[in-house]
Amino acid sequence: MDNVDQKHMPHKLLYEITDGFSEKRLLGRGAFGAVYKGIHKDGQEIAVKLLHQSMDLDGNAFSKEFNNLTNLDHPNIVRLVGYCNEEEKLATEYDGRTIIATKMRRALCFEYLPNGSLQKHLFGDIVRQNS
Ligand SMILES: Nc1ncnc2c1ncn2[C@@H]1O[C@H](COP(=O)(O)OP(=O)(O)OP(=O)(O)O)[C@@H](O)[C@H]1O
Repeated sequence: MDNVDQKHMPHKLLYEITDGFSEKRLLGRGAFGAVYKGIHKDGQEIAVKLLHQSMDLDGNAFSKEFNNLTNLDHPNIVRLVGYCNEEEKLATEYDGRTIIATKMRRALCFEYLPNGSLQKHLFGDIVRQNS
């Protein structure tokens, strides 16, 4: 599979195109995080899966997972178009002291599938026949 389309998408960009991960852009929630509709300046739509902060996944595990997804190529599997894997150091209060915490900014970006095509993607063109 040609991976030329998959690219790093900065958290700042994802924040902008999802209207700050707003509720009105929320497409749904899954086990790994919430999925938002992102709209690029040129009108292109994508689905941004913002991974849970608490996910016990180090940078290497994330890259491995990303590579696994990248190598999938099947008509019934939604295409991965980008990812975000950033760390932000923040000063925060903990137990009465100021500590430096690392906030993970991780997301997977998929082609956006409107409801109808999501159904079709998952189940194909099944025509139910009454006998
Ligand atoms: N590519 C997409 N285009 C449009 N909507 C999507 C897309 N991917 C996910 N969604 C929406 O977001 C919801 C959550 O998706 P997500 O993949 O996170 O969880 P899931 O399908 O319930 O599986 P799991 O919890 O195992 O990850 C879906 O039910 C769907 O409504």
